[in-house]
Amino acid sequence: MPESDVLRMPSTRPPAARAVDLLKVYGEGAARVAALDGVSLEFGAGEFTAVMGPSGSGKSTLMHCMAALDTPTSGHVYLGDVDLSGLGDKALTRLRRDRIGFVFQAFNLVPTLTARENIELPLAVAGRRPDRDWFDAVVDAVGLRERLGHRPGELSGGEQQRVASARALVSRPEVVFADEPTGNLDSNAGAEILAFLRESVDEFGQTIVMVTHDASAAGYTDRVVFLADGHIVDELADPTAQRVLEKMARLGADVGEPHPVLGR
Ligand SMILES: Nc1ncnc2c1ncn2[C@@H]1O[C@H](COP(=O)(O)OP(=O)(O)OP(=O)(O)O)[C@@H](O)[C@H]1O
Repeated sequence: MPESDVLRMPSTRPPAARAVDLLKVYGEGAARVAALDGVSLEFGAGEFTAVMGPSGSGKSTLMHCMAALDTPTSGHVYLGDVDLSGLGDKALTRLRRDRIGFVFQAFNLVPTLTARENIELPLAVAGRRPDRDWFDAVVDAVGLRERLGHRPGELSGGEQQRVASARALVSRPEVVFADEPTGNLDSNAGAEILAFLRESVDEFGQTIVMVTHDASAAGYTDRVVFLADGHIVDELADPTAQRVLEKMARLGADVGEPHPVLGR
């Protein structure tokens, strides 16, 4: 699909984030790798988007550039109307803290803090008071009410990821970026996290971008964007796990690999 079609495709609402002609180059000479090679795309507000592609296709690099954790070699990233390339370090730190939520594969919780304190941490760092109603809504949505006094070591992997997901949402960020959030979980715990992310999109209008290797995880989203070799090579609206698997097989046949998205 030509890139102009990719740019036109998403929802009628203005995008929550977008990339324009992103290039990210690592190394020089023979070691030069273009991890992103002219990527343009939009993430619609209130949409749940999956980013898939083989190992090394540029998914994490895209996510990190979009989330202001890394800077592209050239091109522009916009969060709402704000061009990140125009911001200095302090403004970027503030933007990450106030406008973006993160969920990582390794839950990244503070071991000495309780679940409640972990969830409230981004607000505490920002000097903001939690909105009690919103805090309660998020905690109830992840089903953590009875676990708020526990420390991460006293929680299962699935519960820890639910704490991390609640932490990402509690500051009402414009976009939540989730990097393989179910990668360390068994399928039941993974399904709970995905159901929560889905619910936060449907109930709260949250915008979520999720990197995943898992077709069933992608089946929870509104749209899947496929990367290969630093390019967007395809996308799928209203995906089901089955349609994602079929698309993966077709893309794999095109590039002569059996499992382009699973990749490993
Ligand atoms: N810091 C770095 N220095 C040099 N090359 C890098 C660096 N980070 C990533 N790359 C290269 O950029 C390309 C894209 O990497 P990236 O991590 O974005 O891929 P990915 O799709 O997220 O892979 P995976 O599914 O394995 O996590 C790869 O070829 C990788 O080796």
